[in-house]
Amino acid sequence: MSHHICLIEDDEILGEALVERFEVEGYDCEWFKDGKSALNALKHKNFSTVISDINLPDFTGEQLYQQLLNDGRTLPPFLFVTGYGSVDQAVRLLKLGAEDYLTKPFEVADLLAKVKSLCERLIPATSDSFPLGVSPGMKAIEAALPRISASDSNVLVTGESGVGKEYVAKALHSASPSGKQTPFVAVNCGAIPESLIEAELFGYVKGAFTGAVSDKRGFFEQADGGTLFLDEIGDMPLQIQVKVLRAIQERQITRIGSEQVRQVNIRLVCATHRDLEAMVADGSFREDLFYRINVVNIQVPPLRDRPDDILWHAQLFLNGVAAKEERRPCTLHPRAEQALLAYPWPGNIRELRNCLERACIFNQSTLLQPEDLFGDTWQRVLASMGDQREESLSDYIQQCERDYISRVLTENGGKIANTANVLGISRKTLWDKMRKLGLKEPG
Ligand SMILES: Nc1ncnc2c1ncn2[C@@H]1O[C@H](COP(=O)(O)OP(=O)(O)OP(=O)(O)O)[C@@H](O)[C@H]1O
Repeated sequence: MSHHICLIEDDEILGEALVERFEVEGYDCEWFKDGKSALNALKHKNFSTVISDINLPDFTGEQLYQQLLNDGRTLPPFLFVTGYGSVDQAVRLLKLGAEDYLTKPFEVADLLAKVKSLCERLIPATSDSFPLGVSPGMKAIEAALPRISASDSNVLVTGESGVGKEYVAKALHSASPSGKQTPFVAVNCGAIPESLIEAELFGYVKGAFTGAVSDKRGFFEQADGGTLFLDEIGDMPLQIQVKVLRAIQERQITRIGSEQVRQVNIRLVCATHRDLEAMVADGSFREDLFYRINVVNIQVPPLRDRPDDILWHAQLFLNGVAAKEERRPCTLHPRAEQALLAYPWPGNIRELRNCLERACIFNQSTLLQPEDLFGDTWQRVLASMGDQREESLSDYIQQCERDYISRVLTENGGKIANTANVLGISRKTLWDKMRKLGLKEPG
C-alpha cells in the first residue's frame, strides 16, 4: 500500500524537490502551497503523515493545527519544519500533540527516516473521533473505542468527577460509523427529582397523571438508534433501578399509562464517580443491574495521574479561546506550567478549564503567571512546589526539550537507539543533549 503524504510548503524549490523525492521512494505525495488549501484537504481526505512548514503565507503551522484540533478530529501524525526563529512555536505544537519537528536546513534522509517511522506506526484510520489526550492511558482508551463501538455491549465509564466520563461516552458514540447521524441522549440521573424520573425515562401518554397534557417520549425512546448515556447511575433510586433493568434486558419500554410495548434499539453507556461495588455490598445498588451495565468498563484516570495531559489540555483550551476571540493565544509562563503540573486537580479537567477560563477573563497580559491561574490559593500551590525562578526564553525551550526527550525515553523503555530514532537525531546528538539537559542515562 502506498502511503498518502500531505506536504505543506510554500517554497517552490524545496516543495518540488520533496515531492519528487517522496515519489521516488514510493509515497503518494500531495503538495499544498498555503494553509487554506491544506486545511480544506485535511478536513476531507485521509493522509498517512503531514509535513508542514511552520511559516505559511496565510497561516502559521500552529493556527492550522489548532483549527484541525478544534474540529475534534483524530489527526494523522504531523511533522513540522521550522526555521531557527520558530522553535518555540514548534515546541508548543509538540505539546498539542504534533509528532515532531525538523529545523531548516535539514537532511532529506532525516526527513525520510522520520516519515518512514511514522507511516510504520500507523494504525488503520478509524472514523472521526475525539482526541482524548496524549497520555498513554487516554491513548489506550481512544484506541479501544472502535472495537467497543463495534460490539453492542453495555458500557460503564468510571472515574472521578470532572474527569471526562461524558466526553469519553460521546467519543464512543462518534466512533461508530453511524455516530454522527444518530442521537446521543445524556441523562443526569442525580439531577431529576425522584417523582419524575420514571416519566422522564420511559415517557407517558396524555392523561396518565395530572399534568400529562399530551403524549411524551421518554429518554429511552429519544435515544432510539443511538446512545443513551445514564450519568450518575449510582444516584438512581432503587425502585427505578428494577424498571431500568427490565428495559435494558428486553430493549423494550412501556410509556406510563399505556399498554403498548415499544422496542428501543440503544447502546447503553452508564457513568458514575461512585463505588458501585460498595453500593452493591451495602444494598443501595442492585447487583443484577450492576452486572448488566458493567459488561465493558472504561476507567478514566484522574488528571493528576496523567501529567502529560495537563499541559496538552491547557494549551488546547487557551488556543480555543484565542481562536474564538480572534486573538493571539495566551502563553503559560514556565512557572505557570510547573504550577499546573504540581497542583493535584481534585476537580480534574472541569476544574482545569475553569481555572484557565478565569485566568483568560481577568488577565490583561498574554503571558499567564501562576498567580493568574490560582489567585489567592497560589501560595498553597507554591508550598507544594520547589524553588521558583524567573526563566528566559532559552531556559523555557530547554525545559520543553528536556520534558520531551524524557517522555520519548520513557515511551521507548529507556532505549537510546529507539529514542534517537523517534526523535530523528543521532545517538551521539541524543547523548550530548542528555548531558547538556541533565538527563540521566536510564538505569
Ligand atoms: N479529552 C477531553 N478533551 C477536551 N475536553 C474535555 C475532555 N474530557 C473532558 N473535557 C471537558 O471537561 C469537562 C468535564 O468533562 P465531563 O463532563 O465529560 O466529565 P465527567 O467525568 O462526566 O463529570 P461528572 O462526573 O461531573 O459527570 C467538560 O467541559 C468536557 O467537555
